[in-house]
Amino acid sequence: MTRKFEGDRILVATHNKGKLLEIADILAPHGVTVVGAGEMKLPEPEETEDTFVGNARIKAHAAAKATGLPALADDSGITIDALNGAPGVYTADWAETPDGRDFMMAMNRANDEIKAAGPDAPRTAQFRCTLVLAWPDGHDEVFEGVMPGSLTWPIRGEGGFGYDPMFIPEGLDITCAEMEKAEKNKISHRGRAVTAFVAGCFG
Ligand SMILES: O=P(O)(O)OP(=O)(O)OP(=O)(O)OC[C@H]1O[C@@H](n2cnc3c(O)ncnc32)[C@H](O)[C@@H]1O
Ligand SMILES: [Mg+2]
Repeated sequence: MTRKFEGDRILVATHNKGKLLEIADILAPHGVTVVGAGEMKLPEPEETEDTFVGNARIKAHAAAKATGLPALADDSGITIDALNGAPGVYTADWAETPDGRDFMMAMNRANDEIKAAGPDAPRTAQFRCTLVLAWPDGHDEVFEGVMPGSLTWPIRGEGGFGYDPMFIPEGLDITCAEMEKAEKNKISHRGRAVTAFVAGCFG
């Protein structure tokens, strides 16, 4: 196996525990463990770009620069067809409150806006994940994954994180919050992006 990394640990520049756990689970069979931005006491950079790849680059390069290590960042979100792709890069912002993130509020907003788009508005949506691997010398590599599906209401399930309780992957009849973790990772946007990263860096 060709390995681009020294050792078997990868710095993942995220403060989202749900993402970190999923990435750790997907990489574990490849003999790779992860260390998160929190454990490395890295600050959370402001995500000022209007694309997933732009924001993933900000997070990955900030971590690589701060540590001198290659860093992998994940920028992800949900694009809703009836809302012309919103919330997209603003998916986390829809959950923001003065007391932290409230995903019940964010999911309610998504459901309300689809309803307001009209009785025939489609409920189709996509989860999207862009991974950027940034190197301390300033170059980077990009890996992407998409999971198509639809948004159901009321929400169902206790697992996962974020918008998982309202998202039903295409071809299934359960939400991502009702799936086993391994089952979600096999088909998810993040699972697909991490698999592309593994093929590019550990294949
Ligand atoms: O920026 P970092 O520190 O990585 O963590 P974050 O949670 O802020 O992550 P993003 O900026 O990429 O925002 C992504 C949003 O999309 C949501 N999201 C991404 N992947 C998801 C998934 O697999 N299931 C449910 N929600 C997801 C997530 O909850 C966030 O609200
Ligand atoms: Mg973020």
